[in-house]
Amino acid sequence: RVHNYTWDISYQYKSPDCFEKLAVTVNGEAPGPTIRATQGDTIVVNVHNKLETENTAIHWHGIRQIDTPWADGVAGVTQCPILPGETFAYKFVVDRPGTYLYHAHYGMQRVAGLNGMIVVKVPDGIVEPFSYDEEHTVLLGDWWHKSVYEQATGLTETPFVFVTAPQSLLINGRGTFDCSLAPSGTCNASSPDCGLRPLFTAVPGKTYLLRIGSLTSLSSLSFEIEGHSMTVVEADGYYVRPFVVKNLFIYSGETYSVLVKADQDPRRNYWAASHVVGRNASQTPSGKAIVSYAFKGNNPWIPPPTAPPAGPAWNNTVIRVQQSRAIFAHPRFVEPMPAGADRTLLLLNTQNRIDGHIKWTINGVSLIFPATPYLVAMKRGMTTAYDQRPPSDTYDHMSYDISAPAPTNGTVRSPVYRLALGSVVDVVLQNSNMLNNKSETHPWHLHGHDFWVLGYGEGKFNPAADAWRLLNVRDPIMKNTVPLHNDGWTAVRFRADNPGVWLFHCHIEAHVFMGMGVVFEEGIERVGKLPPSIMGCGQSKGLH
Ligand SMILES: O=C1O[C@H]([C@@H](O)CO)C(O)=C1O
Repeated sequence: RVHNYTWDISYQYKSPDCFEKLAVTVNGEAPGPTIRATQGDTIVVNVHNKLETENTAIHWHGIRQIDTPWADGVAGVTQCPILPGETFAYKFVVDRPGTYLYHAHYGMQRVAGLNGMIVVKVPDGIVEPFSYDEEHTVLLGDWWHKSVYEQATGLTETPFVFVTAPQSLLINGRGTFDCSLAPSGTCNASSPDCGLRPLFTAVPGKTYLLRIGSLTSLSSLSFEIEGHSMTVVEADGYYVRPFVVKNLFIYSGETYSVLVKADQDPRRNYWAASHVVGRNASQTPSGKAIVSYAFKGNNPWIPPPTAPPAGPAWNNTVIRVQQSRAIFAHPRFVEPMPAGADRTLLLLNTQNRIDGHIKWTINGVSLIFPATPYLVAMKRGMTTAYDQRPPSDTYDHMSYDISAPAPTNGTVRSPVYRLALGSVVDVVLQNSNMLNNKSETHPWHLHGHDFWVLGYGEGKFNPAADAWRLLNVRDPIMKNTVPLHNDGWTAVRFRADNPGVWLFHCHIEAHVFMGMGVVFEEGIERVGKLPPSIMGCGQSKGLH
């Protein structure tokens, strides 16, 4: 089946947390509509850029884009930006069931609101390893009152101004900001866009599947439903060995499906809440919604009689790492993993000061997207369109002190890791202290592939020592986004089997904007004829 969508992308005044500001919308909505399809279906989205003064590009997060690498939607990597007034057609197959996301991938535009969910069902007759009565989507976000322009300018100007804590957390696009804190005339507590609303209606005794996704721009979150436990059954489109949590820790770019049973006192409602974790949570009020019980005499819109849950301590890393380590493949759905790797990349994440600017570097390189998209440049052999010097596979891992900020030796470049088609690649992401001597969580997202999550460790990864033996090679979960926890490392393995050029990056919008990503290429010669619609910028002007 082919699903056709026509999307007008435009700025509109919105008040998602009662404070009015411009948001990038899809057909007037932020978040945009949920794309619903069945495994194997084709999605066609005709995107009209009606932003008037701003380019756009849309990434289909978690969709591998097999045979359609030009539809990945990353401006500077897989296409030229879509100019105002232009229309671009994305066409791709959703080849795996599961919960996925979409969002802007141009500059820091995601901060302004262009995001939504993709739900891919299993075909009829295929039985999932769990059952439920009804399903609902829960899209989590964070929201600032400053515009994306002010945020981006702060990151590039001197002195550097970080985006700092969001003003609110959104659940399905709605938040609750205290209007008395906003300048008069900017905040309307009775705006229909904002405020508390039922997340879903629970019929006593029924089981609900919540497809939860996070597209925060900065925040790591804890999500919970007061009084109810959640059984995690899916992560990034893969079935997990079910495990029960009170709080689900979820990082930007991840999705989880959880089962919730309506087994509590039905004469009242309960809180659904999200909380910032990993960064100081005190400046950001919790995201809140109502889980309403359908019961005679119970008003579904009445806030619960209890105080909203406080959430876990934001600085408790141990419980977050524990939850990451509790995620395994479902025993009947273990994806066989190659026993070893052909190549190992040890990628050191550091904050550097380069030419007076604060940047993120990976093995000393801060990524800047070239004017000509890598995909076009590499397919057409344009050797001056990107940096031909490959970045390093490793760093001085024996002597490097991860608790000290990096020396100032980074460079801003546009290079690429060229991977042999079909080869198996291990990547160990190593965290280190920022210039302010603190380390923080980075969710890393890989385009075009899913990876096996081999494990998480504390401190410095030592490839010479036991670290490899401690990794899970028996039943690792596959994912497309994984947290690199503060003061630690994360190891993943993937097969470079998807011809194209693919971004691998921190999913914090400010961080990728500051250079925190790398580019992988494999099998460029096997990529089919590029659609002319992705060209027209940089050295691809006039090409077809
Ligand atoms: O990239 C970042 O910059 C700031 C800080 O390190 C410098 O102000 C911060 O908290 C980040 O995550």
